[in-house]
Amino acid sequence: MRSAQRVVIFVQSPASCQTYCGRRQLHTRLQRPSVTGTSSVALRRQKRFITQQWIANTKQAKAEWDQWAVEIKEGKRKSFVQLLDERGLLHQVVGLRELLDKILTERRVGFYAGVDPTAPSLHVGHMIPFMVLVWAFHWGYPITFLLGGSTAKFGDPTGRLEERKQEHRSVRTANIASMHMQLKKLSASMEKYGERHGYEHQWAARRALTNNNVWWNKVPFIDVLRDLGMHMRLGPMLGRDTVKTRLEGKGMSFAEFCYPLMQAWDWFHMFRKGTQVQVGGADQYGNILFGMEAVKQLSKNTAIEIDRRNVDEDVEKPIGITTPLLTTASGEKFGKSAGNAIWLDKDLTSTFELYAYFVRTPDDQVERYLKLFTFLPLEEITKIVEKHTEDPSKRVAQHTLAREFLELVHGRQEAETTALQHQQLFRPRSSTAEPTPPPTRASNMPESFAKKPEAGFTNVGAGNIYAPQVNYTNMQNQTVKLPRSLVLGQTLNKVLYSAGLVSSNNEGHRLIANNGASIGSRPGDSGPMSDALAFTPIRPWVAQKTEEFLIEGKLIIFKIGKWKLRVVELVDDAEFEAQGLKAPGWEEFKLNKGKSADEDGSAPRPGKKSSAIRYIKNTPKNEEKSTPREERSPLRYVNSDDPKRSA
Ligand SMILES: N[C@@H](Cc1ccc(O)cc1)C(=O)O
Repeated sequence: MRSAQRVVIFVQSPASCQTYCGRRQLHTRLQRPSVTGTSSVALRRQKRFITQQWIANTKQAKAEWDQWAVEIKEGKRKSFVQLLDERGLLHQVVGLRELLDKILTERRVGFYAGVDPTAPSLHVGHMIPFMVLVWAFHWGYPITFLLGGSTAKFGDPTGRLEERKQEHRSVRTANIASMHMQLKKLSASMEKYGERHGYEHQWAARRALTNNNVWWNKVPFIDVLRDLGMHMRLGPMLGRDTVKTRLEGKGMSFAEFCYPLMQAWDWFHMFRKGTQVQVGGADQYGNILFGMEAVKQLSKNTAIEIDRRNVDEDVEKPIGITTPLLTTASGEKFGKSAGNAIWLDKDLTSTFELYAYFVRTPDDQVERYLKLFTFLPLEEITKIVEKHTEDPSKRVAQHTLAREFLELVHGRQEAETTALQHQQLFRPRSSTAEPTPPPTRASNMPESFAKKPEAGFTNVGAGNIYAPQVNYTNMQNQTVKLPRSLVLGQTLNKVLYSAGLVSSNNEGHRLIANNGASIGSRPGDSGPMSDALAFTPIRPWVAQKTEEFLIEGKLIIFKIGKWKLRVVELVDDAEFEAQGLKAPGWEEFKLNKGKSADEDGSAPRPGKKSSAIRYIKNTPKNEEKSTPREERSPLRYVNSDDPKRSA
C-alpha cells in the first residue's frame, strides 16, 4: 500500500471488550463505511488499514447508487426487481414486493444463497437461485455463496417424508471439499461470463464464499438458546407443513426440527454485515420466512449489544426471494433426491451430456430457459426464438442455450469445444456410420496427462512432462479409489502418482519440493482435516506419516495449485481388485509385494544420492514458520466479517 494516506484503525477483539464503551462504538462507525452501507470489518482482527483511496471509492460508489435510485424512481432505469421479473427469476417475494423494490433501489444490500453439501456436486437446479446472485453481482451488489457444512450434518427436512440417511463423516468432508471448489470455480466463471456480456466489474460489487461451520463450530448452545430460542415461539414452528406431516407420519428428530433455526442464525450472522436478502428455491419459502422473523428478533434482542440493529425502518429489514423450481417436462422436481439430477461436475455429468440435456429442452420451454439461465438480452432472445420457429428441427434456440449455460458454468473454451463436438457428431453425414459420443469417464482413473505440448499447455515443474495448465475452466474435481496398500505406508509423492496427479514418482518429488502440492490436514500438519477445510503443503515426509492424514479412516484430500482437488478414497485391496479397478503403480506394487516403499526403488531413501530430497520425520518448527501463511492454508473461507476479501 502506498501509504502516507493510510488511516490505521485498531480494533479490540470482542472477547476482550464485553461492555461496549463509546470508544468501541466509534471504532464500529469508522469501520462501517463498507460497500453494503451497513457492514463492519472483522472485529476479531487486531489491526485494520483503510486507505484514503478506499474511502474515496466508497463515497463514489454511494453517490453512483443514489443517482441510479433517482433514475429508477423517474422510470429512466430498470430496477433489479423488474429485471428479476423479466427473466422469470422471481417466484415469490418473502415479504412485501414494494419493500423489496425499495430496499434494492435505495441500498446496495448484500445477497446470499445457501446450499448444503449433501452430494459431491451442485446440479442444474441449484443454478436458478444462483442466477439471482450472478445478476446481483453484475448489478453491483455484494453476494455470498454459503456452503452449509454444519447444516448438512442434519439436512433440511423441508418437504421430506423421512429423515435423511446419516452420511459418514468422511463423505460429508469430501462433499464439502468438492463443493467448495465448485462454488469457487462458479464464482470466477460467472464473473467472466458477465464481462463477456458487457457487464463491467463494479468496484463495490463483492463475491464471497463462506461455510456456516465457521461460526457453528464456535457458538455455544447456550447463546443460541438465549438469543434465538427464547424469542421464537413453538406454536408457529409446530404449525409448519413439514413438521405436521412428519409428526403424523414417521416422526422427526429434534435436530431436524431445529434446522430452520440454524438457517436463521446463519442469516443473522451475515445480516449484521449487510446481507439483507436471502435467495432460495421455491421450497425455501418457509425457511426464509422463519429466518426473517428470527433475524428481526435477534437484531432486537441479542445479548451482544454491538450486534443489535434497528430493523424498525423499512430499508433496514431482512427480506427474501424465492426462485422457480426446475421441473421435468412432466412436472416432477429435479434434483438428487428425485434421482434425476444433472450435475455440474464434469465427472458426474460430462460437458457433452450437459450440453445434450439443454439441447433436449422442449420447444415450449426454451424461451423461458434462455431467460432463466443466460445473460442474453431479451431482444436477442426474441430474435433467436423467431429464428427457431422458422425451422424447429435445427434447434437453434436449444443450442444457444446449451452453449451459454456451459460458458457460464465451465468457461468459454469448454463451451466452444463441446458445441463443436456436437456439431461434428450430429451434422448430416454422407457415411452411414452412427455417431458415437465421446466416452464418459467409466474407469476409476482420470485421463492421463498429455505427453506432448500443445497450444495452451504448459511445462509442469522441472520434469519434461506436459500437462494442461489448470484453471477454473478445466479443473478436475474427482474422487478416485485406491487400494489401502498403495497409500498407507507409502510416501506421498508415490500416492500423488497413484492418484493420477503426477505422471511419475519423480514428478511427485519435484512437485513436493516446489511446494506445489498440499494435503487436507489440520492447520500445520497436526493431524487429519476436520470439517473445516484446511490444507498444508506436503513436505518430503517419511512414509509412515501418510497415515496421519487419513480422514475418518478412509479419505485423503490433495490440492495441487489453486484449482485442482482430488479426493482419494481408500478401499481394501481385495475389494479394489474385485471391482476391476486400476491405478498407476498397482501392478508393480503387486509384483514387489513384501518390499517396503523405500525398497522397491520407487521412492528414494533418505540420503540416497540420486534424490535431492531429504526425508524428514516431521516438519521442523522453523520450516513451518518460514512457509508463507497463505500457502500453509491456501484454501480458506472468506471471513465474512471482512468485506474486502472475496472468494
Ligand atoms: N436449506 C437450504 C440450504 C441452506 C443452508 C443454510 C443456509 O443458511 C441457507 C440455505 C437448502 O436445503 O437448499
